[in-house]
Formats: sequence, structure tokens, C-alpha cells
Amino acid sequence: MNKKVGIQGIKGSFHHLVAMDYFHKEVEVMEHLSFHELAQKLAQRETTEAVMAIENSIAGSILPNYALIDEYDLKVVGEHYTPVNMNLMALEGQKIEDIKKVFSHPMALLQCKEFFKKHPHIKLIEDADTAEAAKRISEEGLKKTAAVASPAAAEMYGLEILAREIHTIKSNATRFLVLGNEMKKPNGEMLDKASIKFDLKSERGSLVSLLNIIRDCYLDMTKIQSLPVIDEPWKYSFFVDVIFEKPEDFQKAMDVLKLMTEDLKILGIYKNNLS
Ligand SMILES: O=C(O)C(=O)C[C@]1(C(=O)O)C=C[C@@H](O)C=C1
Repeated sequence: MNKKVGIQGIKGSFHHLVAMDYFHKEVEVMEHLSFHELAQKLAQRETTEAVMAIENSIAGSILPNYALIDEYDLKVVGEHYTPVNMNLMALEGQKIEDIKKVFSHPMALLQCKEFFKKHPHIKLIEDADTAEAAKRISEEGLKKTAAVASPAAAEMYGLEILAREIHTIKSNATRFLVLGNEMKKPNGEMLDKASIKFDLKSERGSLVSLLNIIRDCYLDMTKIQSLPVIDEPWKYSFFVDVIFEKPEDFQKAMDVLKLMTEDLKILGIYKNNLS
């Protein structure tokens, strides 16, 4: 079966660039204008995989996406890290002084906060997607309006770049997850990273004890993220990523964590792509 890969946004978005990179262009891309729709269509098997941003080095974690992965019971089958290059673009001939409004994805606007502090006359408006904002400006001939998006989007939708690389820190990067409906099969490849989720009772030292197990089983924790359990105030779910050398070590840790936590869920075992 041909792969149908869901992305948040349209062609020219960062999700699109990642899908092309990760799957080497041999896929049909399905565009979605929200993360919710992206998760839902994968769960309904209208797509075979989905690419989902989960964290940016400047703007931080995209918390609702953790909840979507959990809610729709999606599996992490891969990850991809990519440098993110934000640019201000508008119709040809427009000058930065002419621009009154800028549309972009909220995560993109967050990455360019310092640039816009220097241009206080510009109103920032959150949009569903970076590339979609660029396309609309082009198609509707919107003057005095700009988008923040990738150089690929400027080229694709015929806009002029008024300011290049406007993200606050030059090493700006986003981590994307590749999601599926089933756990990844190793197919001879060494899978050395896992994402897990569990709830913890608020008891003295419960998190410390759990972290000790992770250390004692030789797992290297690369990320821990807590999320409130919405129907039980002050109780938290934890999403943890670990890398390991031996799958047996991971299995051993899971056997112990199962006894120490509530609702332990393995969200996926995949190949570590962080070098
Ligand atoms: O709007 C896009 O182009 C996206 O792909 C979304 C998104 C995000 O959700 O973080 C992806 C990468 C960048 O960090 C900024 C925006």
C-alpha cells in the first residue's frame, strides 16, 4: 500500500518539508489545518502515518500534542529533528514599513518574538499554518500583510522575503514525531529509543524512586514532560523519552515501572535520531 502521510498545514509548511525529508518524497501527503484533525484522521486510518511537531528549541513543548497522542492511542514510530528558518514575506514591492499585520502559526510567531519587539507597529495574528498564510496573501493579493514562513513557502507561493532568518536564536530547531497506529516492527534495525506515559500518585518521593529505576536499568532519559490529568485536579501524567543500548534493559525497567505507576503505556519504540 502507498503511504499516505498526514501533515499539519499545507505544502511548504515545516511539516511538509519534514515529511519529504523523512520519507524521501515517496509518499502522498495529506494536508490538515489542525493538530486535532491530523491525529483524528490517522486514528480513523485515512492516513497511514502522521508527522507531528512536538517541541521547539525556542518556543518549547506543544503540550496539546502529548494529549492527542494519548487520546487517540497513536504510536510513535520515528522522530526527526530539523533546523527551522523563519522569514518575513509579502507581495512583491511591499516594504517592511508598509506591513500592518503578520499571519503565522502560533509556534512560528513565538520563535520570532524578539524581531517583532523591534517592529511594534506590526500586529501579530495567529493562523492555522505558516504556508497557508503565505498562500492566502498571494492568492488574495493582500497588501500591507505579511506571513512568517519557510523560504520554500515564499518560493512556492511567489512572495518576496522582506527579512530573512528572523527567529530569535540562530540554532532554532523543532523535534517532530512520526506517528502510526501500530508499534514499529524492528525489521533488522536497532530500535534504541522509547516514549512512555504514566500517571503517578502524589506520594512523597514517588517520582524520585521512578527516576532511580530508570538510572539503575541503564536508561538515559532525554525528556520528561508533565501534563495535568484534567478530570482529577492536581494529579499529573508524565511523558518520558529514554534511550538505551539493550532492549532487555528497557523491558526490565518497564516491568518494575508497571508496579510503581498507574496506566503505564508504551507510546512507541523507535530509532533515536538525535545525534
Ligand atoms: O506552520 C508550519 O509550517 C508548521 O509546520 C507548524 C510548526 C509547529 O507546529 O511548530 C512547525 C515547525 C515550526 O516550529 C513552526 C510551526
